[in-house]
Formats: sequence, structure tokens, C-alpha cells
Amino acid sequence: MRIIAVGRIGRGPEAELFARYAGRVRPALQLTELAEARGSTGEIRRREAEALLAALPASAFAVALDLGGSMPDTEAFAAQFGRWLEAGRPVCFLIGGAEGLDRAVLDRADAVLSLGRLTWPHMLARVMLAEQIFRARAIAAGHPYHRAGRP
Ligand SMILES: C[S@@+](CC[C@H](N)C(=O)[O-])C[C@H]1O[C@@H](n2cnc3c(N)ncnc32)[C@H](O)[C@@H]1O
Repeated sequence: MRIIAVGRIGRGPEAELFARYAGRVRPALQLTELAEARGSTGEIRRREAEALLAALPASAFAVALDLGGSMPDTEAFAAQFGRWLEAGRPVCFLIGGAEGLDRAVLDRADAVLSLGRLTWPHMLARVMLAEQIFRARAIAAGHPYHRAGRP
């Protein structure tokens, strides 16, 4: 499984947090970073869309991260993610840059996932996604990391 994301995380707290969660995921969670494009808002979206789609394997099951996507709870996401993995296509999550994802990416996506109605910086979106992927795999494995329900 792979995250294909616009922007380079460099060093810093976001990189440390991403590594903390991504490093625990099995099978390994790969990261492909793409350069942020320049130009007008439309040009940025279009150029970043071209790069995202070029980095996406033709056989991939593409999951676009977008505010307009479905908003499953953690258990539903874990179940859905398990089915995507079992289907055998490489699962690739796509995260946009500051201007968001172009329509072309959303049209290619096999699923569109929202992390909630709040807009997050793209570097934090990648951290939150990595945590949820780790949590989903922990649920699938029966690992006690996820404590379901309220105390
Ligand atoms: C700063 S946001 C882009 C905001 C942009 N104005 C838009 O409406 O999409 C950068 C990227 O982070 C991801 N992102 C941020 N908040 C998100 C959320 N609540 N749900 C899903 N993805 C989110 C998306 O991939 C988005 O393209």
C-alpha cells in the first residue's frame, strides 16, 4: 500500500509523526512525494493532477483524500480497507496540495475518503491517514491499540 502525496515533508514534527505510524504498518506503507506545482490555482491543480495520475499504477485501487468524500467511522474504514486489500489491487491513497485535488483525480479515484469536515494542512492529512491505516490494521489483527467504544 502506498500514499502518493503532493509536497515534500522534509524534517520536522510532521515527518517524525508520519514515520512513527507508517513504520508500524504491515504490509509496509510506502510514500511517494511529488513536487508542489506553481502557477495559478487552476494550473497548480492541473499540474499536480498530472503528476499524481502519472505516479499511480494503472492497476491501483485509488483512494482520493478529499473533503467531499465519504466519512466512515474508524471501524467502518477498517472493514472497507480490509476489503480493498483483499481485492488484490495495490491500494494507493492520493493527497492533494494546498489547492486541493483536481476533478481529474477525483474522477479516476475508486473511492473518495474524507477525514471529516475540517480542512487539514496536507502534511497533517498524511499523518492522520497513516495513523488511521495503522489503527485499521490493528483492528483487523485484533491488536488492542484500538479501544472501541467509550470508557
Ligand atoms: C489544505 S487541503 C486542500 C484544501 C482545498 N482548498 C480543498 O478544498 O481541497 C490539502 C489536501 O489535504 C487533504 N485533506 C485536508 N483536509 C482533509 C479532510 N478533512 N479530508 C480529506 N482530505 C483532507 C486533501 O487531500 C487535500 O487535497
